[in-house]
Amino acid sequence: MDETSDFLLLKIILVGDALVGKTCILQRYVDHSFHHSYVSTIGIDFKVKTLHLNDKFIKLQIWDTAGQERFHTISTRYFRGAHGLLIIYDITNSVSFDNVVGWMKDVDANAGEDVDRIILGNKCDLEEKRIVSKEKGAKLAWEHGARFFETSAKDNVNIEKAFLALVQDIMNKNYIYGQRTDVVNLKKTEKKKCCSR
Ligand SMILES: Nc1nc2c(ncn2[C@@H]2O[C@H](COP(=O)(O)OP(=O)(O)OP(=O)(O)O)[C@@H](O)[C@H]2O)c(=O)[nH]1
Repeated sequence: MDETSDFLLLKIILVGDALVGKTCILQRYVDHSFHHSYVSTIGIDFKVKTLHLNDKFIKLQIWDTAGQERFHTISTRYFRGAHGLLIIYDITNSVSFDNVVGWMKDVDANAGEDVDRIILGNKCDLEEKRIVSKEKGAKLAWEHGARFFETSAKDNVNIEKAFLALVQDIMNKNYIYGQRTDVVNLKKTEKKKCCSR
């Protein structure tokens, strides 16, 4: 990184019902791995990934929320201050798809109606068990003004693409003609800290 490049921090949240694959999507994206075993997320967890995009270093702080109902209050509390969210359902589970609308409302209420969001229909490798059609997923996303991808954390389908699209949407919204309007600039924050000593 040189003196002229920006270093930005973006907060991204993964939401959706239990078992849809939030943790696996995060592990695929950050650690390039996949686990068949299921360990339910307790409360909340996060990982960090750094991208270099259009001369900017972007540190993604990606929060993996717990889908289980008993953690709902904790999960939604973390939505505040998010720059973008991935709302995930499982294409083999119609209830997880029906619940996307509820998650959207939670996002509106806790992160704001303007926050960028993308809907993901995960487990698209399980075509033989598919219950939710791709068209249904795309229609729902269109109705909510969100982008849509079908993904597979297992086979690494569209995972990078989905995160990149979300980051680009956030950057397009927050950078107007190259000016930062909302995202946290780490370089500036760090400078401030050093001068106040
Ligand atoms: N076939 C297939 N299985 C997947 C995929 N993604 C996740 N799984 C499996 O689905 C199960 C649940 O995955 P998790 O990532 O733990 O689900 P989660 O949404 O984080 O669940 P909670 O932590 O309870 O909210 C695990 O057994 C995974 O191996 C996928 O793309 N394809």
